[in-house]
Amino acid sequence: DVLEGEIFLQNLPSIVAARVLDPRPGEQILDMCAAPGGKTTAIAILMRDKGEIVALDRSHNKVMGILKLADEMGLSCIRAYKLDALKSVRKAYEERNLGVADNCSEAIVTLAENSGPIRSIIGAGVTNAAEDSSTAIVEQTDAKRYVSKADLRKNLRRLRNGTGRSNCSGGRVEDSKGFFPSSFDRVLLDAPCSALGLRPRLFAGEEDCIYLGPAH
Ligand SMILES: C[S@@+](CC[C@H](N)C(=O)[O-])C[C@H]1O[C@@H](n2cnc3c(N)ncnc32)[C@H](O)[C@@H]1O
Repeated sequence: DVLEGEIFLQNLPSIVAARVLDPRPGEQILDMCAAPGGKTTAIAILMRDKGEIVALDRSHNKVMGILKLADEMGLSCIRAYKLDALKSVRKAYEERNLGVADNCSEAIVTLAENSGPIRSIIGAGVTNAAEDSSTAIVEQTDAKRYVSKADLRKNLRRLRNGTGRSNCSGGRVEDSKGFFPSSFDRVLLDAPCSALGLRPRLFAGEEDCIYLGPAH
């Protein structure tokens, strides 16, 4: 898609949608169904790569694709997460002291990046970590943060068994747990429709010309 890092073919709808959204440099933008990233990157260009675009998709590989595309295009304001858009709004009863950047499951990142003993951020259920046979050291660094027991078990498994499916295509994507209301200046929802959609064709093929041509 990217020609020598200089030219990127974009669909007209991506450009128009980004223009209509009218993002400003420095803003926080949420792109809820973002892959393959046509509109995300169009938005990033309009923002002159300043601010933050959170790009969501429910498919791990597609999130990888968004990150790769952003990298190829030299856009650093795009952060892509795996999340079902239907779960993108956090429940009101969850904690409210996290910024946008903290809305993602940091414990997984911490563990994946940490080659030493497990260090996890947890507020409750500390004793459950000890039940696991591995040499877990659980730090209670911030009592207000909470990692569920399920997440903790998953992280322990990952450490024992390797990173598994989420790293199968050579990269790690971060999951997100959703975002609190009013976290973003603008939101784009490019919801999937029938899955039968086609790239708008700017040039008709020969067959179409014959079909559309004057009746003989
Ligand atoms: C029409 S495409 C988006 C095109 C994209 N906005 C662009 O301009 O390149 C729809 C995308 O939504 C994703 N998707 C479908 N259901 C989703 C959901 N519940 N949550 C997040 N992403 C979803 C699909 O994986 C697909 O990549």
